[in-house]
Amino acid sequence: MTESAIRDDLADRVPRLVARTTQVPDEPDLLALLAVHNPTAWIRRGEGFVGHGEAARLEVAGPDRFAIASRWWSQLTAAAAVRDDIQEPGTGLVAFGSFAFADVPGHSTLVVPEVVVGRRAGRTWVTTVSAEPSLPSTSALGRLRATTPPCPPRGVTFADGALTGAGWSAAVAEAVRRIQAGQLDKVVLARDLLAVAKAPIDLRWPLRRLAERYPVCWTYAVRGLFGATPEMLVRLENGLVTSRVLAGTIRRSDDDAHDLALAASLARSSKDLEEHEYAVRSVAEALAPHCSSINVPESPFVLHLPNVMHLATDLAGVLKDSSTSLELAAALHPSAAVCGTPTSVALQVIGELERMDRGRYAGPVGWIDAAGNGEWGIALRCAQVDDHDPTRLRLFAGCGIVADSIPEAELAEAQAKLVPIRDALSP
Ligand SMILES: C=C(O[C@@H]1C=C(C(=O)O)C=C[C@H]1O)C(=O)O
Repeated sequence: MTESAIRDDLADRVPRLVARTTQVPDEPDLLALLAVHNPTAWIRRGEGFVGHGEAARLEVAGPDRFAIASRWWSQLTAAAAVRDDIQEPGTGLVAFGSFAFADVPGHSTLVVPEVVVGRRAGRTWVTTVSAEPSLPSTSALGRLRATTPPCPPRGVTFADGALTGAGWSAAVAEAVRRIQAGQLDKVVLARDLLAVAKAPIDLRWPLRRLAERYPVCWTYAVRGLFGATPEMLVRLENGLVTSRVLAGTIRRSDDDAHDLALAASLARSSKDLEEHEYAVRSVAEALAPHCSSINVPESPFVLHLPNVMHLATDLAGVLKDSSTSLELAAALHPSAAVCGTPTSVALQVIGELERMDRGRYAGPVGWIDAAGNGEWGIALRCAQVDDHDPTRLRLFAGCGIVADSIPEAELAEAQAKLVPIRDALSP
């Protein structure tokens, strides 16, 4: 679809919203304000957002999903009447999004909640959004506190998804064969697990667990996709672009001293450094056209999470064009951290060997404000609630495969990456 066709198509679908942002007494526990039904969340170290309800929503699919969503957001913000007492990144109108990994199949979404509570640097605000003049925000905050505590999940059982462990290891072996034959350099292969619960999951439970146990990660929930990701695809704040690239993983032991030795071996592992280099290069190359300068550290650091350690690189640049955070995310997706190198061959191999639809797993997830500021993580370490049956979920994890990957070790790594979300689904 051409840009102008997209514009014409959207013009009459964009609601005229009225939004009001006011500062409220500081609310250090955002998690206590999570919605009981279909919560929206983006939280790290007690800061971020929770959203309730939907004042507007876009559902979109296909290769133009990012362009259509960007156009919708710029039209919606242009048409809105906003009174914003704070005027900082994340105040005023904010949309939360989650995008499909693949062009086809998969659905992507942008949601503008009716009420957003935001918190940053010890300051809390409430934004109310409606098609009518909104209620004063402070009264909205009182109404958000749930009257019931989160319900622990009941009787969750896990089963293989598209492939058994052995079947997935065989897919990894086939990927290694193709890499060694020179068809591609790196591919990220993922697998899914199915979880079935005795009753619909109260997402407030796993979200609090994830946020408390993985404070270094961004805990998110957008239309039934939830998790805690350690990887920041791109953040844009007042012209400063940053990205945290991860690739290269080692499982943790229960012994701190041994973990230090493992971290040192990860930092020297040529297999992991190679895998990491592909991922960093893909992000730096995609950001280059949009930034006047980019700082790319020469070597990665080791990011310690409770279950695994990753090689990590933080990139920073200065935006030189008018791209929004969502447009930058679109330019970066799919990075070699979740797809491979070269991208087109890796996508083909993923489609052929994984035997599943990734849905919104490994796609950008995050938020954008009216000025284009925002944060887009990669939807990793997550579960997707079934649209038709809230007792069923799919869990995902993947691993970067390079020439000397060992299938059994990759399977063990994928299991380790599933630990946070599996634990969050236990009582
Ligand atoms: C694909 C995932 O993780 C990605 C792959 C990594 C790796 O292979 O070392 C590390 C972090 C992520 O970029 C996942 O968690 O599902």
